[in-house]
Amino acid sequence: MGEVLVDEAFIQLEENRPNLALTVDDDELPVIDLSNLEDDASLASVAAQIGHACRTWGFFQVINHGVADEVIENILSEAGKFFELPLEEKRKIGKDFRKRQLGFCEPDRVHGVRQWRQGFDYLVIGYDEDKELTNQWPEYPPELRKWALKFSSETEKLGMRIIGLVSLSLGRPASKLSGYFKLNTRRYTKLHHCPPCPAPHLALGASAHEDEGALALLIQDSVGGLEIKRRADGEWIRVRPIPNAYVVNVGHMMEAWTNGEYVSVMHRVKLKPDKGRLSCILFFNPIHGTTIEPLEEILKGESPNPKYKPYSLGNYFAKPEELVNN
Ligand SMILES: O=C(O)CCC(=O)C(=O)O
Ligand SMILES: [Fe+2]
Repeated sequence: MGEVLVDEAFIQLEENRPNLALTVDDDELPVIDLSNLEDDASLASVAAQIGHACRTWGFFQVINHGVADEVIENILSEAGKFFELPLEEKRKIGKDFRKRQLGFCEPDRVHGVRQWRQGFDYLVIGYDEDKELTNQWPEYPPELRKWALKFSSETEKLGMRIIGLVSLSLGRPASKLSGYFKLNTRRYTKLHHCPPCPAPHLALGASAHEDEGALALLIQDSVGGLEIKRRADGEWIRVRPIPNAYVVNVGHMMEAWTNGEYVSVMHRVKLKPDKGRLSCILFFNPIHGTTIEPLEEILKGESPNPKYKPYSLGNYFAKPEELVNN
């Protein structure tokens, strides 16, 4: 028996463990510049880039996206201060679905394997707060709340712009898809911290998974670790950290809307022995209860047979017991 490096609950099945010796760079993963959307020609060009990225990669990065650097820098630094607190402090605001409270999350399980990460979950709550779930904020750092809410509201607005561009990329008006979304709803944001890991060859900060929603928008610090499974050859590709850029990815809902034209792609988070990593993720999902099915206009086009049955996430937050981590 070798030395026990991490609790066995964190150890991935052999076939899911990362090959640390192999890091393939993402030279072709699209980085899309949103600075010029003034005229129709620029809009069409950016929309085409987004369409290509969603079809080929299911992932892209955006730069010059309009969210102020200060917002990104502050949420990362406030999140960093929070995760550095002793565990007992963080547990004071532990997430507890039985009490309908969000907050600090212990390492969760995906398919039975614990993720080498801690989290902090909160909702973007606007005018329609209905007390089904409550945010909890720590006393320290005192500015976490301010920057977290600012980050989410700015990221939502960016999500709305990107969803409009996705709609244009499908040859539809921007409002076709953006009409399914609303700002200031009970939308989830997660802050994630993967501590340095003594066994990065055995554990992962996030097991390989696809996202269920429409789009996820995330920022990551300079440490890196996010990888996506390239469709072309199944190789794991590094998503290079670009300062203040957002990583955007297609989830199952978008895949269903486009009848599989835009793809939701596997991704995971690799760990480092000497460095912790931070990321902040907003799940940009439509209004609760929206029925998701291939868009009529898509079915009129080249792929007339629906590959996805209509479904709805329903009122996701109405049954918190169903969300309790296993
Ligand atoms: O932390 C990250 O960079 C990715 C996390 C993720 O993929 C998720 O929460 O769905
Ligand atoms: Fe994900």
